[in-house]
Order: sequence, then structure tokens, then C-alpha cells
Amino acid sequence: MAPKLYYMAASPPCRAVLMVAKAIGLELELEAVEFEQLRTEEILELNPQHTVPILVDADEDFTIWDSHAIAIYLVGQYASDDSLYPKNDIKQVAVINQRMQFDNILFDKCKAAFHPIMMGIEDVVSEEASDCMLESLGLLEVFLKDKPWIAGDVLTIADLTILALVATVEEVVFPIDPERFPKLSEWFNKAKELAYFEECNKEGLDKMGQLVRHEVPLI
Ligand SMILES: N[C@@H](CCC(=O)N[C@@H](CS)C(=O)NCC(=O)O)C(=O)O
Repeated sequence: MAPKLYYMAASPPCRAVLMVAKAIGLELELEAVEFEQLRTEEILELNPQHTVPILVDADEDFTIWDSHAIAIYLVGQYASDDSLYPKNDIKQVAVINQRMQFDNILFDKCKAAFHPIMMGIEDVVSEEASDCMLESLGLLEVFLKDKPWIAGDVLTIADLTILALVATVEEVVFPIDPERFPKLSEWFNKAKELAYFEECNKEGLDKMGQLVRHEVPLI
């Protein structure tokens, strides 16, 4: 039985997991959930933190949430090789984990920017929130200074988790300025060419754009 992913298309962490599954050629059973379902008994039983993505791998009697943890599990359990997360290379694992921890920080900054708009409290991303995002993008520029991918010489799950978020920033706030962020821009253009990028992100990016531009109500 295919592992089941509870997801929302608009959610960057969910899109990151979709990309990881595609990257390793794994078919998932997809269960789309709405925002207002997240605090139902069914979801809270799976994830008391009431967030998506959530992965239920019934064959393995295993449930896990958080996009980064799910990505590590899927690669370890189902990938034919471990290049996306080389678990025996402890230094590379440490760098990938550090980058994914940074992804959480960037996620919080994006949430601070988008949430007030999605909730109808503000109309546009505030200058302060925008500056915070720009500061984080600047750090990504530093990570990419001497290496082509976020955690080094090869594509890893850190690229895929950060990619889903950077694509969202580009869609709903501002384009990644190649003058200001040349390395990030180069990485982003290359990552968008991944065969599965469009398929995993298009619907969610469109939806996110509509949510932030008030074209559809959040709830
Ligand atoms: N660090 C988590 C973040 C997950 C997260 O916050 N997901 C949002 C959607 S983008 C969510 O489910 N929010 C609902 C809530 O917090 O109640 C991950 O990477 O999976």
C-alpha cells in the first residue's frame, strides 16, 4: 500500500514532500485536507501539532509529520540510493539538517508576512516582514557562495524543502532579484528546471497567490 500524505496544495512544506516523493520515484496516496479540518479528531490523532504535511505509512505502522522528518524517512525507506540524504556521511547530514533548520526559520518569516494578509488583518506584506524575508534570502545567497546546491555539490532534500518556500516568496511577494541575489537566482532558475517542479508546485503556487491576493477566502 502506498504511504498516504495528508496535504494542502498551497502549503510549501507539503509541496516539498511531493517533490521528494517524485525525486525518488515513489507513488503516494494523496489526501487533500482543508485548513478547517486540521483540528478535527482524525487529524489531531495523527498529529497533535495539527499541521500538514502528515505521512501515514500503514505497511510500516509508522506515522510522521514535519516536511523535513518526512523527507528523511522517505529517502531512507524508499529511495534506491541515498544521494538526497546520505545518512552515513555524518558531516553532510549535519549540513543538510542545518539548512533544513534554516528552512524552518524562513518559513516562520514567510508566515509572519503572509498570515496577516490571509486573515484579512493587513492588505499588503509589511515593510518589516519584507525586510526579514530579504535578510533570510541574503543568508541563502551566502550558503550558495561556493557551492551549486544548498548543502554542497549535489541536490539534497534541503534544496527541495527550501525550493518550495522560495518559489512561494517569488510567486506572492517579490521576484528573486538576480542583481541582489545572483547565486540564489542561479540556483532557483536551475531548481525550477527539475522535471517534477511544475507538477508539484503549480496548483499550490496559484492557490497561494490567490489567498494572499484575497481572490479566495482562506476558510
Ligand atoms: N515545520 C513544519 C511546518 C508545517 C506547517 O506549519 N504547516 C502549515 C501549513 S503551511 C499548517 O499546517 N498550519 C496549520 C496550523 O498550524 O494549525 C513542516 O515543515 O512540516
